[in-house]
Amino acid sequence: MSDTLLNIALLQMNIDAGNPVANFSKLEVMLEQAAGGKDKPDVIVFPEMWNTGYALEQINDLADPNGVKTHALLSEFSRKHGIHLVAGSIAEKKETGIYNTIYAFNRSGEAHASYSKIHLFRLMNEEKHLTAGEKIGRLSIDGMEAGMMICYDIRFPELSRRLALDGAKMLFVPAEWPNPRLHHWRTLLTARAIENQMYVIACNRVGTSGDTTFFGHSMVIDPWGEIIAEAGEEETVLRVQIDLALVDEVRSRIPVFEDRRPSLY
Ligand SMILES: NC(=O)CCC(=O)C(=O)O
Repeated sequence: MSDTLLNIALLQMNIDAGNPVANFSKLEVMLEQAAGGKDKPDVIVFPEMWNTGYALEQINDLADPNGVKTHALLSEFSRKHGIHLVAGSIAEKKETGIYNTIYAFNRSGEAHASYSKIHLFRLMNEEKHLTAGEKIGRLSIDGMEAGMMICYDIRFPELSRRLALDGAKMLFVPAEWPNPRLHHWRTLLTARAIENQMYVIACNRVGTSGDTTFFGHSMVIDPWGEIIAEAGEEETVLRVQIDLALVDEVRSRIPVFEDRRPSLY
């Protein structure tokens, strides 16, 4: 297999808000399902806050202290199967607050990168219960540079542009993005892919939480802006192969990064 190809699996899962025990069990089942089959993934991606959902009123009791439980499961899984994990995000309790954090595990089981959501989403009261991260999220997957953003972050084009300027060729986006904003979800993700000429790999949840329904539609968009894989509204493992060589090809066809005039704007 060419060294620019990556098989990606996205776990579009239903999340039981406020029930980490059920969510850990569900995740384990879906991980085994994703790792099996003939197209073994190089990278598995999960949705946002998959351990607790948006049970924010109880988040102080539910968040994983220092991510210890999450690390125990995912470090062992990634090492055993030799698969990278962009482990969605979890609610994580630290001394300084509760964060919405992605941990990325490499094929040896090391948590080699992390990112805590920097834009908290007021419409879902995140800012009342969570602490915002202060750093942007970069990682490297088998020598290929990538960026991490979480859900609401896709409304801030400066962030993905910064990651692209720093070398990212793919962007991972765990999310809990609800109805009625499917149009925003698809348009913003596609825009981030086209303007930065990068792959966008976005994993949303399905199911309901109180009055809120989550539509799924996890998707992978290529650097030309084509949606090359898209899930429906059911729980599923979405699989796709991407070729990072396409990023360089698109960037040389329309040399946006050479033509930009940052001194003027
Ligand atoms: N979990 C989130 O950040 C949701 C963001 C969202 O729904 C939006 O419209 O933005």
